[in-house]
Amino acid sequence: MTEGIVVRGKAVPRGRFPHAKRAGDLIYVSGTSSRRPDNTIAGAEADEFGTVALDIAEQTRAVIENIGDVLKAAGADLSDLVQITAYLVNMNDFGGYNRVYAEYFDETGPARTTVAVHQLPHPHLLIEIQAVAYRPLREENP
Ligand SMILES: N/C(=C\C=C\C(=O)O)C(=O)O
Repeated sequence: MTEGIVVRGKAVPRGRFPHAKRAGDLIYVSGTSSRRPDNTIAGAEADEFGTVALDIAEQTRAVIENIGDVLKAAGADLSDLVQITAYLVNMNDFGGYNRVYAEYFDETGPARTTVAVHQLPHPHLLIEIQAVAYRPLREENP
């Protein structure tokens, strides 16, 4: 059985896809950014001149929290993650990303791959993460 999960109260997907898709005991979370429900971006602040400051730590934290919210709506949480792919637009941000990542996960956490990409769907985005969680529909030995 598969089920698309669109989470009310989260940033609306920028296309015809769900926030997540459950396929049996696995939950596939679509690429997620730090975009807020009002379409502003956590970790992208403009000053009075319109100069934008981008913050990889704040964006990484917001991305992970957004994924946590999506998983919660799917009946799971961050501890259920088994795989993460992180897309950075600049590998110079690896250190800042990695430090915040370590606040949430350690070697018992999901397998991870991090790559740099040319662009993300908004020029203020520094990071997007796609993830897979394992949360059995039925607990074993109920
Ligand atoms: N996952 C995709 C975009 C996500 C953008 C965002 O969360 O701001 C996609 O286009 O595949």
